Amino acid sequence: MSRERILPAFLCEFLNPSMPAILTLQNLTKSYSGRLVLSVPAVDIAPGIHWLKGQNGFGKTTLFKVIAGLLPYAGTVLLDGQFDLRRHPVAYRLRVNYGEAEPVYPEFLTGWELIHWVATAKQAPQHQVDALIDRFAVADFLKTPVGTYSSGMLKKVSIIMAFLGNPRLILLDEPLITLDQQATHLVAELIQTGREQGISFLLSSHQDFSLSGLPVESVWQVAQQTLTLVPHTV
Ligand SMILES: Nc1ncnc2c1ncn2[C@@H]1O[C@H](COP(=O)(O)OP(=O)(O)OP(=O)(O)O)[C@@H](O)[C@H]1O
Repeated sequence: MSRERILPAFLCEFLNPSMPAILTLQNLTKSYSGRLVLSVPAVDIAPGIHWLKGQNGFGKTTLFKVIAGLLPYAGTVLLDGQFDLRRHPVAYRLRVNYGEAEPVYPEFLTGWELIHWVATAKQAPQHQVDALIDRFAVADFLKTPVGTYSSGMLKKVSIIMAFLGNPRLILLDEPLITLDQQATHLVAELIQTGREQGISFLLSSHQDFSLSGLPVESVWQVAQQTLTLVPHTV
């Protein structure tokens, strides 16, 4: 029996140092109208749960959007040592999901339409969609247009969409803001379970993630237009 069959994925990764970084950034730069916002010479992020910190306006959301494949950039973004965002755009995007901090969607679409559209793009099976809708108990309001949703309702829809399909990496920008306590616990549970199944997470938060109880493996900081690993004692 293979090691993967008897050990959780995250333990296999830990025991196998030859396993590639989940995410590699090389000579990555991002500018807006000629103004440099990010310049990351070379970074390898190991599989795991990682906390991304940074002061307002330092570039966390920009970095997430670049890694999610939503913004043009210069340089290399590589998933699992094999899926290059530029050279394998579909394979890469099937494996990297993104939940925005304050999601904005076309107001006339229903939550149901949005979720099913993302589920189709991410090749998510119906039972996965149903299970997430059920866990967040959102079925009732999904039939109405998102323009009528509260910020917490919108956030739940965006978190559901971020877990659809078979991602290797999920980027969650401020995943805990605007959610009620029950939903906050559920998100932490989904992250923990996802990690045990081999999904890695990059979580941005201005709150201290060490208080969430999640096994955060490293802390990264966006500052001075770059990304660095910072000392961390969780
Ligand atoms: N579409 C855009 N056009 C021009 N400049 C932008 C754009 N989006 C972001 N910026 C600028 O890029 C910089 C980084 O912004 P970003 O939203 O990535 O920061 P952040 O770290 O996520 O901030 P916060 O913690 O407030 O969410 C800021 O100076 C911002 O003004």
